[in-house]
Amino acid sequence: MCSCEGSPGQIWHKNRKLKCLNLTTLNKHGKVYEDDQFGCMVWSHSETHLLYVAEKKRPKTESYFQGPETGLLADEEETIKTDKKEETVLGQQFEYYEDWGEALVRKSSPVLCVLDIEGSNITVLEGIPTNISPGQAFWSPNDTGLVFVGWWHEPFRLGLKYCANRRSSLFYVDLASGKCEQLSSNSSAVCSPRLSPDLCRIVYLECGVFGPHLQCSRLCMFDWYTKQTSVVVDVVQRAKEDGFTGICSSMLSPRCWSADSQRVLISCPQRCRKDLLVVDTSTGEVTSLTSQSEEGSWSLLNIHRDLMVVSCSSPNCPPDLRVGFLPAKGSESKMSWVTLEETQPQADISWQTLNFSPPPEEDNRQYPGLDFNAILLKPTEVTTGGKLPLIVMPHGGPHSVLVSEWYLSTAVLCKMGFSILLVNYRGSLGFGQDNIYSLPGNIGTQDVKDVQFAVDSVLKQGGFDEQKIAVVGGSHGGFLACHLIGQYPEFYKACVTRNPVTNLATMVGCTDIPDWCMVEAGYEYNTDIRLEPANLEQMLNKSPIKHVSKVKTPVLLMLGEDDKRVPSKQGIEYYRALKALQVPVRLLWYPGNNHSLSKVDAESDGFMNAALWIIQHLSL
Ligand SMILES: CC(=O)N[C@@H](C)C(=O)N[C@@H](C)C(=O)N[C@@H](C)C(=O)O
Repeated sequence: MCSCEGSPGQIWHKNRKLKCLNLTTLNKHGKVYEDDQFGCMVWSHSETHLLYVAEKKRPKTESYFQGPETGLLADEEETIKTDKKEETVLGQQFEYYEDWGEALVRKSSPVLCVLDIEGSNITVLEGIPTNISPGQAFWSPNDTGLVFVGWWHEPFRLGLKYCANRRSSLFYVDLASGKCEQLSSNSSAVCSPRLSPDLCRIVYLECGVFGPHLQCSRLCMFDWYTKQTSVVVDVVQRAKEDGFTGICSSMLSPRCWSADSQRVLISCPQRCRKDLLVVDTSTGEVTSLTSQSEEGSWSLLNIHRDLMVVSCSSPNCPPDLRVGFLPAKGSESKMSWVTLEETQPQADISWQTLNFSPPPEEDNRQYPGLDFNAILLKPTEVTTGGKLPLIVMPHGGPHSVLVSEWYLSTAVLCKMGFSILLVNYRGSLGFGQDNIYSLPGNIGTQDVKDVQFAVDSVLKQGGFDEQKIAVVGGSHGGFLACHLIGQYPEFYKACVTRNPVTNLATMVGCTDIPDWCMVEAGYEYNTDIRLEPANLEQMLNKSPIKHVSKVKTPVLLMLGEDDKRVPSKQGIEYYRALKALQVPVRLLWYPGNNHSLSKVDAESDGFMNAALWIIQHLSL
């Protein structure tokens, strides 16, 4: 079954098309959701019904000054007549419908929809609390109802993309009675519920509400028959003796259970690797299938009857596809893979992981003894005695992580002769919860100093041209790039930044994540908070704009016109400041692009201009 905006949904049986339905013209709901935040498309166990998520139908509206009906246009006469004249509401054409922000624009009120294949009719589920937005739904055992994640959207919606800390819970709605029951905590954030093959248990990820937007999660399990919930794997504050640093994946693979419904597979960042972990749901024991492998990053694509399909890669080797059977419990070390699609490591790129402990004076008093790391890529062919130019790349988030996987842009830059330093400063995912908690309130200092400490440490290795160093970053990575050129003027000879956070005090009022500005500046957030001048002053003081007067480094800015996360005015504010200071600055403006700048035009043009900007200003 497939259905895209406006195009018909088709139902096939093997190689025969059974039905073609245009879900939208049936006029029961708005656009079908195809995202991985709310979206789903799931057959009932009986394979007679299809569950999906769509935008709630909005009332037909007319202006108070609507003239008499001027007759329908020819094509409107074809409109399917509803069984009663559709209610028309006057004066609501300009009603504001808040949405779920970046990458979820115009998605406001999702509804659960069930298509009866035989009858070709659609039921929009009633009975779901009106203050909840449902998504990630699936059929309960025996198809008696639907299980879903519900996000509270009162008093207002905030950005949901990359924000696993939004208050949400697991719910069950019974199809016969329409009764809706809450299955998990009332005061946490949940996602990725996954039903076991024996239809007895549901695992899901759970973490705290507000606070860091991505963090260490608990793996919880709900027993369908006893209605009991257990914590299978709890939050890990500091790395355990075996190195396990906790589960900090923002979602579980669509299929993640072993055939015997005893174990769950999770692809999870562990420091700067992404490993395939097997969790025994009866003991909570966590075993890695891949930690001894050369490849730095593994992703579970699917598992069925213990046959796993995975993708794995390294910074110098593009992704390849592999299959393998999950070994019996206790024999995970005997894991063997068959490669379906061989890819070749790039012989002209070498990579290594570097671990750093901050100097004593930079230790975090509240969370002492934390370390961090970086991934260094270097061209293998260097002219004798030649010194390499270096591009420093801190990640965004700030609570995300750069794992040892294939990144096309960094591989190409390396092939062009650049060494690349990908920095996972304190506050990154995959190092335990304390590492994450160490950063909020310390942005603009701890993270900036960690990046500079990593750069200084690498330069001490020798072989790098200290006069040819550039910094590149997006979003919070752009925040760090702008801080670095302000706090270490003259050190970086070029800066490239994509949708950078430049001033938290002016961002907080126009971003879809105002809570992020508060939390990362060191404050608690709640929805009825009123900002005081002191709050704004602290946000300003932690922002790169505070240091702009010291900047000498030429800056290339790339901004997405439709960015709801870090509005483009942030980049323009920094651009104007540099223009006034007569610092060389160039701004690339990408219409139709949002925070990710990932459309082909922005990504391709952005890469070329970034590379040329660096070549020009490193005088290569
Ligand atoms: C962890 C994380 O991504 N936090 C989100 C609230 C977020 O969108 N942060 C942005 C400021 C950011 O830096 N995003 C990164 C992931 C990016 O590159 O877009």
